[in-house]
Parts: sequence; C-alpha cells; structure tokens
Amino acid sequence: MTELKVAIIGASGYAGAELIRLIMHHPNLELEMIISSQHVGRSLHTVYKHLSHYPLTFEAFEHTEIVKRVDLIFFATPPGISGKWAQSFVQAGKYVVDLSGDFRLESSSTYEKWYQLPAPQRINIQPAVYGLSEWFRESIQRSPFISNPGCFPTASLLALAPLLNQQAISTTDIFIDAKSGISGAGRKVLQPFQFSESNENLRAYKALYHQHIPEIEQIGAKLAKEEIRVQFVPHLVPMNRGILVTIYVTPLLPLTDQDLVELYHDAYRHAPFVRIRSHEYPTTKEVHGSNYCDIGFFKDDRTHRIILFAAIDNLMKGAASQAIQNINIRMGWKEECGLHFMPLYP
Ligand SMILES: NC(=O)C1=CN([C@@H]2O[C@H](COP(=O)(O)OP(=O)(O)OC[C@H]3O[C@@H](n4cnc5c(N)ncnc54)[C@H](OP(=O)(O)O)[C@@H]3O)[C@@H](O)[C@H]2O)C=CC1
Ligand SMILES: CC(=O)N[C@@H](CCC(=O)OP(=O)(O)O)C(=O)O
Repeated sequence: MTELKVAIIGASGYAGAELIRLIMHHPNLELEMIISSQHVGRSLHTVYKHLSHYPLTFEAFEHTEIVKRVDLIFFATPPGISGKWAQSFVQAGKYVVDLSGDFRLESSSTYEKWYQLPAPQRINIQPAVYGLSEWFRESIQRSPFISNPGCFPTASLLALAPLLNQQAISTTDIFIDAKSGISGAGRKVLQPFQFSESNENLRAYKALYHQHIPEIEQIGAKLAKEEIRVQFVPHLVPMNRGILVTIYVTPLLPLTDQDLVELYHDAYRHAPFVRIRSHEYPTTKEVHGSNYCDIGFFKDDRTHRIILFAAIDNLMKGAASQAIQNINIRMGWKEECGLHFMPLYP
C-alpha cells in the first residue's frame, strides 16, 4: 500500500489539530511536518495537550524543506496563504489539499469581491478540483490538487444537490438558514466569539456578503446546469462545533414524498458518509466528531415547498475529515480509510 508523508501548514489551528488527530489514525499517512508561524520550535503538546503523546515539533514554513520531505501538503491556513504557495507544490509533483477558500472560486474578480483579498496568481497547471467528495469523485480521482469545500457549502450543497441535479426546484427561490458553532471561526479569539459575548446569545452575521454565497452558487450552477441564486444567512450559535442548515425550496416537478425518499436514497446510495433521514430532524450532536452528513426533509403540501435539513461537524466533514476522504478518493484507497468511527454522543 502506498504511504504518503504529510505536512500540515497551519497545524496550530482548529482544522490543523483535527487533521493531526485523523492522520495519526490513518494507516497510509505519516505525519512528517507540522508547520506554524507562531510556534516554531515548540512541541505539539505545548499547544495542544490533548495530543500530548505525539513527539512532534512545530517547524517554520520552508518551501525547499517541505518539497524534500513530504508527498502531501494540507493547507489549514486563513485565505491568502495557499494562494501564494499551493501551485508551486503541485508543480513540484506533490499532492495538495487546500482547506481555505483560495482556489474554490473560478473567477478571480469574484474571489476579490467576496474575500476582499488579491486573487491568487494562476500558473499554468491543472486548476484545483472542487472536493465535495460525493459529487466530484471522478475529477478528484484524477487531480493532485484539491480545493476542499467550505463548511456551509458542504452542508448546503449535499442537501440541495439531488434536487438541483434533477432540475427539480426553482433555482431562484432557495433560502438557506445556516447555523454554526463558534469553532467555525477558527482559534483566533475575536470579541464576538468571547464567552461573554456568545454564550446565551444567538446572532446572524454577513447576511449579504458571506464568502460562501458565490461558492454555493458556482457549484450549485454546475449541478443544476443553469445559474442559481441563493439567499444565505449564517448564524453564530453558542456551541463548540456543528453546522445545521435549514433550506427552503420550491419544487418545479410534482414530487411525492415517496419520490423524494427515492431521489435522495438513489443519489447517495454509494456515499458511505451521507445518511438519509427522511422525515426526521438531524441534529449536530448526532454527527459530532464524525465525517457524516445527515440529511432530512419534509414536503409541505400546504405551502408547496420542500424543507431540507443537513447537519455536519464543521471541523470534520466541513474541513479536516472531508480533506482525508478526498485524499482517500485520490489515492484509490477505500473512501472510509481512517474515518471509520461513529460520532461522539452525547
Ligand atoms: N474552522 C472551520 O470550521 C473551518 C475552517 N475552514 C478553513 O480552514 C482554514 C483554517 O481554519 P481554522 O483552523 O479554523 O483557523 P485557525 O485560525 O484556527 O488556524 C489557522 C492556522 O493558520 C496559521 N496562520 C495564520 N496566519 C498565517 C499566516 N499569515 N501564514 C501562515 N500561517 C498562518 C495559524 O498558525 P500560526 O499563527 O501559528 O502560523 C493557524 O495554525 C481557514 O481557511 C478556514 O477558513 C474551512 C472549513 C471549516
Ligand atoms: C462561525 C464562523 O465564523 N464561520 C466562518 C466559517 C468560514 C470558513 O470556514 O472559512 P472558509 O471561507 O475558508 O470556508 C465564517 O462564517 O466565515
């Protein structure tokens, strides 16, 4: 079995810490380098006590050293970092999975508008493929460069995709009410995320300008084969992890309840990490710490709408474990390799 030596850039952040935990349990991945800018020379256990028995030390970002020592690089850095470096690693023959949004959007001007950053300068290599594992397996299998989806787009698109793919809903009438735990914002402590500000509080944010809006619309359009427009409003919920999206759509086809059940089971019959829970309300606790996405739905005959629900763990299916799932797909390993565990409950 092929073994890959791995570097994580941004290993001291939340997504990086989850990658460390997952790689430690993966039979074909060996963690060679953990890279940070603030913690160079410190042992892993000085930053993360829960990973204290792993004898790893944070190293500085050194391009030549990374190229020399590893086969696979995960970027778990804020936007703007992988945009500068990821393509050069691909050019050097490495596998790259980028957890940030730098390569998700096809248009540079769209990136600049929504991320408020200069777009990555594209070099002449095959562009990154979008790593929504369940819908883009074939392109993931062929590419060394994978752009991992955002956490909200993962939940939203997995819920919407079976309907979009069948052109079964109005593409201008999609309302996504999204809720995220606080770890979605990363480890950096900013005022709105402080305990006193977020505990016993619930707030919406970035209703008109969230960077995941163009991502959902770009990928939704590929699935629907026509432009889509979404109204997307995220909310911050006082819990550590978890995303729940509630989506309201208007069917264009006369779908019965039974049609919906069959459509979803059929769409995900080869998807080990999507659990269809028709006529139930999935919860974040039921996917906590796992790579599952639980999807529920109801058809409302009174309003003629369909209501969809999807729950994921933002740091897992929304980030680190989907990144591992994508590498499993790319390498031709079993999709569940190293991800064979159930959610933590309660
Ligand atoms: N949190 C989540 O639920 C999800 C996050 N993501 C994306 O994954 C990426 C990581 O997120 P998350 O772990 O939450 O973020 P964190 O803020 O927790 O961690 C970011 C990491 O990047 C490093 N970093 C920060 N600035 C720089 C810099 N200028 N150069 C190099 N490294 C830097 C930090 O370490 P140090 O300062 O030591 O270098 C830290 O290890 C982000 O792009 C995020 O948007 C995607 C899906 C879900
Ligand atoms: C709660 C919270 O703040 N969540 C973050 C999630 C963003 C994220 O993960 O960033 P990417 O764009 O790289 O996917 C947000 O809403 O901006």
